[in-house]
Amino acid sequence: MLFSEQNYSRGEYGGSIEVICGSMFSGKTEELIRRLKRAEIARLKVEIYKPATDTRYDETAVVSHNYNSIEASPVTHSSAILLLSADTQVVGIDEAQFFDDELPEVCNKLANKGIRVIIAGLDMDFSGKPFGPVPALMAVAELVTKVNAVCVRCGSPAMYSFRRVASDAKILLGEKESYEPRCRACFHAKD
Ligand SMILES: Nc1ncnc2c1ncn2[C@@H]1O[C@H](COP(=O)(O)OP(=O)(O)O)[C@@H](O)[C@H]1O
Ligand SMILES: Cc1cn([C@H]2C[C@H](O)[C@@H](COP(=O)(O)O)O2)c(=O)[nH]c1=O
Ligand SMILES: [Zn+2]
Repeated sequence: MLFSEQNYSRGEYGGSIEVICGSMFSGKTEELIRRLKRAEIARLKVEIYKPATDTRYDETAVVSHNYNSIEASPVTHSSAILLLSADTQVVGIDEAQFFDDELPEVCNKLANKGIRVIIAGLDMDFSGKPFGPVPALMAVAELVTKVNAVCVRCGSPAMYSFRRVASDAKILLGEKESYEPRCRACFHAKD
């Protein structure tokens, strides 16, 4: 059987975990917002969380690169999501790569209680290595959607986030001044 977002949005399986992953500018946040707004239209109780450290666009909203947005609560640790989501039916989480390693267990607990959990995050860091708890979340998810950006060098589908500035720090917040999406060949070209 093919498991799709439609099946989960109808709650056919009780609680579930959906992961939306990919490079920067690939449309992860847009897709997260699309699914969450549809849940709100269906009059489900929706709560959205983001790491308190990610203050790029707004402290209390998830905002996509094309300025679509939805209100969100900033949290400093994944355990706060469990406490805050008591009577919630759908939980959205953005920038999952910045959360602690307890996030997969927190999401499992939420899904086991019957909650639909939808998570967006970078699967790889600037060096092409797995990023934070996202790969572990992909392992425990019912549905993983990997989205691609457009490679800025050649126009092919892009799955890497190429860092344009000199820094080896794993965490470096930024936008187009610091990162560009690239395909495999252009990512390894390094120029
Ligand atoms: N190189 C690119 N490839 C695809 N989309 C891009 C690119 N540069 C800018 N964008 C914009 O970014 C939007 C996606 O933003 P967003 O959902 O915030 O992405 P993500 O959360 O994956 O970083 C696209 O709809 C498009 O308007
Ligand atoms: C690749 C990479 C990215 N980051 C930062 C840069 C941005 O602030 C976010 C990603 O935002 P988006 O919604 O996916 O566009 O993550 C980082 O800190 N380290 C990295 O390696
Ligand atoms: Zn390319």
